[in-house]
Amino acid sequence: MHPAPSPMRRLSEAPRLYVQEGFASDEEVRHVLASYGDRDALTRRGLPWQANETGVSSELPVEADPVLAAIAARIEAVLGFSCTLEEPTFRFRRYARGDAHPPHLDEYTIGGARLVATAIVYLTDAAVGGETFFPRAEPHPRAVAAQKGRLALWFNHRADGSVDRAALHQSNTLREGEKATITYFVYAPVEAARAGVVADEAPAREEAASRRFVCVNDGVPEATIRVLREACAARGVVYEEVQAADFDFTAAGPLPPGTLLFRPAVSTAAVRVEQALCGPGVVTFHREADGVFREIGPDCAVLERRGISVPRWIWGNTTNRGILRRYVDDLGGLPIVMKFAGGSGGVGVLRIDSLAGLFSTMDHARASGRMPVLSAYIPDATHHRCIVVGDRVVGFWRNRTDEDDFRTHATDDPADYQAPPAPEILASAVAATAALDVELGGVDVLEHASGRHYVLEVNFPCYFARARLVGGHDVGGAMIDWLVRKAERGGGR
Ligand SMILES: O=C(O)CCC(=O)C(=O)O
Ligand SMILES: [Fe+2]
Repeated sequence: MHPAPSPMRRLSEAPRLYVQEGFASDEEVRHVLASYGDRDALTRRGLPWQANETGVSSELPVEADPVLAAIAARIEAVLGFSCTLEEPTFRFRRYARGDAHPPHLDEYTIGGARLVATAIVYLTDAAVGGETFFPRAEPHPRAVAAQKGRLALWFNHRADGSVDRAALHQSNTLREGEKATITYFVYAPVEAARAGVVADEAPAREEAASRRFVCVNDGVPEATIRVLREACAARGVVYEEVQAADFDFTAAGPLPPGTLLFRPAVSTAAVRVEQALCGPGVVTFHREADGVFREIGPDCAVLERRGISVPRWIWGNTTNRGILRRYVDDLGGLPIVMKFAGGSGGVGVLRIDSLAGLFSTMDHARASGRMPVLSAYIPDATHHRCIVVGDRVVGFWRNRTDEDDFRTHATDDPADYQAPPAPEILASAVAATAALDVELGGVDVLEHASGRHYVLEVNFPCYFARARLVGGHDVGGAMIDWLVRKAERGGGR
């Protein structure tokens, strides 16, 4: 017997897209995989197959196999019409890691019959990637993950017979796990598109009504994603992820107004995707509506102009030794710090202890076309990292130094996450974030033994997960709450 599958759910208004869990039983899936699941099995059955970047595929005649015939009959029963081809087939497909299927419409005609509906039955679980993705779905893009036994079913035509452009779809790149499918292409006279599928409409409406948080990912640490997902789940916010490497710029426009958008990834690809997704009313951590297009800085210059305490600094623009000597005097003497833009985790921050070191390093910087910032070295300082969301510091920790290095790093010792920095440091961190026109910042502050403090930089985006995972500070919750409140105020503009 076939166990009762879960209700059919409608996922989008356009295309008419439905999903049902447990549509194929474990036994059916086992049978299909054993009979046709790879090249060897297909070859044994005398079935021709092809292999390319969309995986290994083969046409499986439906009538020859009672299991396939039963699955096809159930799909036709859901649709209320049958495939009118003389010899209907399932298309088997197995994607290898790295395989994808580019965006397309299933728009075909055979004889007089149109490809009215497509039904995919997933035979395996894809752990990461491999979703069937509908970038033009309305009211918002939808992704169906490959999960064993699941059915995805959609109409390629509208009820009036016209081709539904919202049915554009692709397979996202399979990154981890397995993706094997059988797809039933249901050809019929175009009038069949009038058919209605009986589905539980409620979940799609509820989801459409709830707030969406779209996260642009490109190799972001798993911990960051976990913290964001957890915060969304706790607030009933729908978490969605866009992989920059799978993004198709022909298919996507800005997100609908009121959508929350955040890009924890720092790659250029992720920046461009965020720009494409941002539009009127989309809510981000930028104070300005077009903030995603701006790059300002360097931090020391902007912060200094706003009256925020920064270490004394000057541009490393020259190899002229006379000028460089004056720079060193101006910075209070050796050692000094040389900082190149773009690094993270302390990479690109150099301590210069001698004029010989300065001259030789500057010759190299100039020849490489780089212009570092030179700044005063603050000895015996405590390095604080403050995570600012909006007008508050919501997470903090103290960095430590290792022997034989001057740079600092975070630790996994909860003690470093307990005592908040002094109130004036918290105030500087908030002011520094605001000065850079963002509402999220990982602010580095040095506190000298004298009590004076200096803001080094504001990282945006920044790594914040450890404040949650080691320190227990609910940084993710503060981030989502901030964006939701901003959306409610109509703050995305
Ligand atoms: O494998 C998928 O998710 C989509 C496949 C597809 O669109 C097709 O075979 O036409
Ligand atoms: Fe397709």
